[in-house]
Amino acid sequence: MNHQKLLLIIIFFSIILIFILGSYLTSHSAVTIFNKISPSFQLKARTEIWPSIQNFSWSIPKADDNEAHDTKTKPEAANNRQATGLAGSRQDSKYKKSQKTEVSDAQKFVQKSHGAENPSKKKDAAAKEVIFRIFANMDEELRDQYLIQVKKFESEHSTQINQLPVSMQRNFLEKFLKAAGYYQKLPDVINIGVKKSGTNALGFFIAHHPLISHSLGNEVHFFDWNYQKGLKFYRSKMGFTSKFQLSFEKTPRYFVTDSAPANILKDLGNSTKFVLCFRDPIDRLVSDFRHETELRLRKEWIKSGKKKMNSSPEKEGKKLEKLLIDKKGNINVSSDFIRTSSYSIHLKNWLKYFPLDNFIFLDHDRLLQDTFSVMKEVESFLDLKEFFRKDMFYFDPTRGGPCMHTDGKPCPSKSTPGFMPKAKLSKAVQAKLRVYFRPLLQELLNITGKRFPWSHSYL
Ligand SMILES: Nc1ncnc2c1ncn2[C@@H]1O[C@H](COP(=O)(O)OS(=O)(=O)O)[C@@H](OP(=O)(O)O)[C@H]1O
Repeated sequence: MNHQKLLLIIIFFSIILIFILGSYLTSHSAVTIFNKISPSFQLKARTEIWPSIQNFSWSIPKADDNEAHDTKTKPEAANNRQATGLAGSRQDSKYKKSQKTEVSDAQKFVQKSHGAENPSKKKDAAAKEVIFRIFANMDEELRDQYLIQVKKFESEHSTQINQLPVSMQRNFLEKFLKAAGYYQKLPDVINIGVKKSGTNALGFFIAHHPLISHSLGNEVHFFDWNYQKGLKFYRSKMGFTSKFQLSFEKTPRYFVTDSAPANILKDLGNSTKFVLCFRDPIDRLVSDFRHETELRLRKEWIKSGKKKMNSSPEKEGKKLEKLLIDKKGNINVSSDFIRTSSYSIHLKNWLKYFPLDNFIFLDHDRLLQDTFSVMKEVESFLDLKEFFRKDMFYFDPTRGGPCMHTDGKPCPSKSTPGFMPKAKLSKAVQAKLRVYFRPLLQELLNITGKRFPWSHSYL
């Protein structure tokens, strides 16, 4: 073989080698390197690079491929644009995620702007609400990318996305998210309670972390009320989550639902983590009683068309005492108010299925007074990259709770409107309750090793 031939063979094999190496580097190795960099950078990089997004395409399906809602009028279409957040002012978020749009507001918004008298309108309103929630959950960069795709689609098809049926708009958004690597994931973390212990505020703050993906609704209620609907239903309620994020939901009623831990273990596995917030058990039940009273009154007012309210802390106190104490003067242990505050009883049930390490035990009073430290604890419990800073939080005296400095909605929604006075319990009943809760709180202390700021008045 002469020198020239040998050189040609070497060049040929070198080209093949470079080609193989090149394609390996741009696929496998790139992913490996990508996975080694910090999660928040990954998150940013994904939203900036998104190779798959470049190829995203969505063609308008035939009318009968979708639920038929083809009779859309122009004003409705304009409302859709608002519902998707595409109209005019896009909320810019200082802290990345624009989770500030709360579900209750989303519901109000949707009901107000669309009405929901007939079933097809109701269905549309529901689809719009889902779009609205998904949109509210999206990161700033993700939204920007989405809007680019919307523009591209609109110019390619000479149409406006908001003039398509709502189900198609939802389909477009979901397909985009999937192409970007976001999918609806069953939860990794659940805030399981306790009711009236600051769970709303906690969920609101946790959701601001860029590596947390909050469920689409405020409370999903799968393992208590909707279990028979199956995991497909549950998944459909979860937020769109990238592989770098943890999927999160909160439903305080899970804590007191006896079947919940066994079903969670079966369906989500033993690595599920639980956020649990406790509160002084008497304060908690007083708050719970007001919450339930207000819910009942609202229903009665809607039914009767009359708004009656004549009460005082003492009157409410008497009503609550009747529920807490039975005719013989003993604690009514079957009352839900007592039951929910009997923390150790429920926790023991959960610990039959999950180890203690899967739980973080937080405190309502500390959440209110030192929100930052509590959020740092949560961050480290979930192994999240550091995000929360002290200057992000402030106490709002008019709300009586912590809020966050954001350009969007800064405060968690009030879980109770608070139009009724809080019940004032007599000293005698309070003393009885303290005696009842003492051994239960001692048990809680023994299990968790945690002494809460209010424990000293019981132990
Ligand atoms: N920022 C902010 N705004 C309003 N409320 C706040 C906030 N932070 C904590 N809290 C406390 O949360 C209590 C309600 O608890 P939950 O959110 O767990 O209630 S619920 O179970 O979801 O209905 C609520 O209890 P009550 O005010 O006694 O009703 C508050 O003490």
